[in-house]
Amino acid sequence: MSNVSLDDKTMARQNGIVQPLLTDLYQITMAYAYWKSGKVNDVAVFDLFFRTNPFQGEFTIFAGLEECLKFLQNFHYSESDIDYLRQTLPSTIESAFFDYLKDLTCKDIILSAIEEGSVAFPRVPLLRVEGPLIIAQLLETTLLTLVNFASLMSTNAARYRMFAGKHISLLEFGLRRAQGPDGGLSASKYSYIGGFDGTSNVLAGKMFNIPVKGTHAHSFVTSFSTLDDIKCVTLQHAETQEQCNLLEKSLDWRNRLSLILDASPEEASDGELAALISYARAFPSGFLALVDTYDVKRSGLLNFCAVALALHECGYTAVGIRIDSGDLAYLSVLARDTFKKIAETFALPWFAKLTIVASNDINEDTILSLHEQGHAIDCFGIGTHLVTCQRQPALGCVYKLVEINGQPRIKLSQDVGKVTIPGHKKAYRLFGADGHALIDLLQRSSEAAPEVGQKVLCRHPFQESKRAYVIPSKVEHLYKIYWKDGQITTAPKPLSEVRERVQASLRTLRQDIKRNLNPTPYKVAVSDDLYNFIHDLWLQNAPIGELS
Ligand SMILES: Nc1ncnc2c1ncn2[C@@H]1O[C@H](COP(=O)(O)OP(=O)(O)OP(=O)(O)O)[C@@H](O)[C@H]1O
Ligand SMILES: O=P(O)(O)OC[C@H]1O[C@H](OP(=O)(O)OP(=O)(O)O)[C@H](O)[C@@H]1O
Ligand SMILES: O=C(O)c1cccnc1
Ligand SMILES: [Mg+2]
Repeated sequence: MSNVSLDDKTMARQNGIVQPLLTDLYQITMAYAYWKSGKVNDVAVFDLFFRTNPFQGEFTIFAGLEECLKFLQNFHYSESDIDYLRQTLPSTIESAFFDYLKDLTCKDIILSAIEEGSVAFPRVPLLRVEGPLIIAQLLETTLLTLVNFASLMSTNAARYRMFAGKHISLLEFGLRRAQGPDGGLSASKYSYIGGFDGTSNVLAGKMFNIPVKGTHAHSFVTSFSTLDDIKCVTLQHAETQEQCNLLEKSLDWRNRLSLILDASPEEASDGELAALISYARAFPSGFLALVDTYDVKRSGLLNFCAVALALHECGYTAVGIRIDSGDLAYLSVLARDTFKKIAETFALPWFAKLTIVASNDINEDTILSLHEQGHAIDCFGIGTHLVTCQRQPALGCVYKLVEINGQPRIKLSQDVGKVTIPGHKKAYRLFGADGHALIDLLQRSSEAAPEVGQKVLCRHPFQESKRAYVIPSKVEHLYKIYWKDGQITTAPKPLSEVRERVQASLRTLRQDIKRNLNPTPYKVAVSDDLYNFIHDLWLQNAPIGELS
C-alpha cells in the first residue's frame, strides 16, 4: 500500500473550525477517566453507521470522508487548546494527562471506509475506526458531525437531481437560509456532490472549485423607478464596435412586440425596463433577468423580450429569465410560448430556447407536481428546502464500540433496531445478473469473502426466519483503508469524481428502491456466522429477569 500525502491543491481546503476541540466535553472527560484507569494501551474498534435512511427514502449517499481524513491528518491539541482545557476541566485533573494530550496524534488509528459518494444503507458501517481506545473515542463527535450533515445534504441533493431529471439544471441558492455560515458552506459543497450544477455561494466556488452561478434580485429592479434612472443608454456593438442606443431600441421593440403579444407598453413598468437595460449593459453576453417583480405577463416578459431583441441588434444573445413567484407551471409555459412566437415571427430560432429559471421555495414535491402538470422550466434555483434539509433536518449516524482488546462488544436495547452488530466486520455488496445491487452483507472479518457464482446464505440480523440464498454475479468489497500509520493510504477523489460516483452508484439501485412514494427497502444482511455470533453474545449479555 503506497502512502499518499496530499496538499491543498489535491484536497479542497478544510473548514478552519474543524479541530480537536470541536467535540463534546464528554469525550475529553471520558479520555481522562480512561487514562486514569490505566486504559492507555487498550485497543478499540468503533463503527460509524446510521439506522434509518432520511427523507422516507431507502438509500443514503455517504459523504464527508475527505473532511474526516483532513481532520485525522491535522489532529493535534495546540498550546492554547491545552491551556483552555486546564482552565475548564476540574482542578483535580492530573497535570500528566495534559502532557499526554499534548502529544496525541492519529498515527496509530486505522480508518476504513466505504467510498465517498456511494449509496449506503442502514447498519452497514460507513466508517470503521480502529486503534487506541482513548484516541478513537476522542474522534467520535467530530467524525459524526463531518459525516452526518455531509451525507444528509448529498442525499437530499441527489434526490432533487433524481426527481428533476437529468436535463434540468439545478442551482443551489441557499446560503442566506442555511444553518449559519458553516452550514451554508457545507450545503454548497455537498449539493454539488449530490448532483447540483452550481452554487450562488462565491466562497464555496473558490474553496471547492464549484461553478458559481446567479441572476439578480428584486431590489435591483425596484431600485429603478423611471427611464430617467438609466445613467447611460449606449452599448458598443459586439462586432462593428458602433455605439447602439439600447434604450431607443428596447422602446421600439416593446412597441412592436405589444402588437403580437397580449401586453401593452402602457401597462409595463418603465422602472423595470430601466433596470433590465442597465443589467443588459453590464452583462450583454449573460443577460438573465428576473421578470416577476411587478407582473410577469403584463410587464416582465414584455420588457425582457424587448431588451433581449435590442441586445440582439447590438450583436449579443440573451440568456433567459427567472421567475420567483406565482404559478411556475403556468408562467413558464406562458414564457416559453411567448419566446416561440417571437422566434417564429422574427425568424430567430434561438429565442425559442431561452433559459427559464424558476425559484421560490421549491422542494421535492413541487418538482414532482410541476412535472405532472407540465412546465417549461430549464433550471431550478433552490435554497431553503435544500440546504436546511427541511423534510428531515438530521441524519442519525452513531458511533458505537464493537470490540475492545479483541473482545466483541454489543449494545443492547429494548428496540431491536438499536442493538449494535458486534465485532470487527467486513461488508460486501452482492450484485445480481442484471447488474443491480441485490443485498449488502456483513460478515465477521475472519470469514472468507463471498465469491462470484457461489451460493451464500444471507440472514436478517435479528429475525430468524428471514433469510435467503444469493448467488452473486459480482461482489464488491465495500471497505478500503484510507488512513494508517499516520498517512492517507488511499487518496480521496476530487469533488468532481465523487459527484460522478454518486450518479454511478445510484444507477446500481433498482428503480423501485429509489422512487419517491413508498420505495422498496434494500436488504442488508449478515452471514450465518455473524448471525450466530450476535445472538450468542446477546444471550450472554442480556440479564435473565425474574417474575414475582
Ligand atoms: N404550479 C405549481 N404547482 C405546485 N406548486 C407551485 C406551482 N407554482 C408555484 N408553486 C409553489 O407554490 C408556492 C407559492 O408560494 P406563495 O404562496 O408564497 O406565493 P408566491 O407566488 O411566492 O406569492 P408572492 O407573489 O406573494 O411572492 C411556492 O412554494 C412555489 O414553489
Ligand atoms: O426560495 P428559496 O428556495 O429559499 O430560494 C432562494 C430565494 O432567495 C431569493 O430571494 P428571497 O427569498 O431572499 O426573497 P424573495 O422571496 O422576496 O425573492 C430568491 O429569489 C429565492 O426566492
Ligand atoms: O442568483 C440568484 O438568482 C439567487 C441567488 C441567491 C438566492 N436567490 C437567488
Ligand atoms: Mg423567496
